[in-house]
Amino acid sequence: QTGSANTNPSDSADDEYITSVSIGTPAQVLPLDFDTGSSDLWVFSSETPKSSASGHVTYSPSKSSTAKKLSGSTWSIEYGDKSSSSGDVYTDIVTIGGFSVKTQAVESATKVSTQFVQDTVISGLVGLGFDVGNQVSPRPQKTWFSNAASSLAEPLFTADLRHQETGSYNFGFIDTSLAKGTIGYTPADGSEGYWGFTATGYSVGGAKLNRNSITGIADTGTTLLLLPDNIVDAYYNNVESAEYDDSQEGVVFDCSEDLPSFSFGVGGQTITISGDLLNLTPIEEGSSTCFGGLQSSADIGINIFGDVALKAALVVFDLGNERLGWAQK
Ligand SMILES: O=C(CCCl)NNC1=[NH+]CCN1
Repeated sequence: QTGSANTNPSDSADDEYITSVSIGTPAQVLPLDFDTGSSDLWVFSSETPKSSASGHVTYSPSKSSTAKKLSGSTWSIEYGDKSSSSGDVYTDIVTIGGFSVKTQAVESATKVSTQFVQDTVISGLVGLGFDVGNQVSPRPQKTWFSNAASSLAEPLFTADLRHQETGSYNFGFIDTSLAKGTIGYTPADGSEGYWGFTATGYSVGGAKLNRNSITGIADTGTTLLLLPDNIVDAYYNNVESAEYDDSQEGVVFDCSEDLPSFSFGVGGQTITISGDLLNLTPIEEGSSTCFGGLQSSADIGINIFGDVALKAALVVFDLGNERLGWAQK
């Protein structure tokens, strides 16, 4: 068996990617953010304060004949960007891309931070990280993918995120036609719950890759490419108008500048992120100052290959072989 779901950028900055997920009987369809950087499936629900849920599609377990309360279970999560949510837990049927998991833990939010309240285009997250990262207490729950894996043709999924166009999450198979290059594989470290890996080197513009390795995570739930300051500086030294903007909390530059590409080595392949993909968006509607897709990871303490990097590749999250595959797109 397999599953295949389309995913769409939420806005003109590709801030996040929205995928439709069907929960319960009859189906309640919610727009969710698939997040390989976390391991909880949580939703805005009938239990979310009305003031917080305003503008969001919500899940009502009381309207689902297959919903069951997971009594005594609660959850609470904080993300790398300091957003957070918490609540209680149901189990229900969750269908993604035509593949159904019958008894999936659906974490219902009784509290959500302002970032989520304001982000009305999504109704929650589908964690696609390793089960060890699940935040349900007293008994941690499995992710949708973990529950599905044993029934899928292959215990893997792929992410094909695209700039301003429809991409896909495929479960149980690899559509190699989505990639231009060969898929290079490298070991994945799931011990922290993330899809951790090590890039073997990097380069700015078309230069030859150096041998400075970068250890980080492949994270569909983070917008940016977050790397160490020395790499960020080496990149923006090639961008004449680049400067750090305190109010934006990041490097900005003239939108008219042609940005150099950024490449990294992984699994014997070279992934090149075009300069265009590294110009994320004007800092404000109509501004001629643009915000960089590459920013510092210093404040977060972990390097994150977020959507800006993932957009350049077809990425294979191979649980069965505990490895990550990367192919140029
Ligand atoms: O939390 C992280 C980073 C882990 Cl180091 N990624 N996932 C996510 N989901 C919502 C915001 N960010």
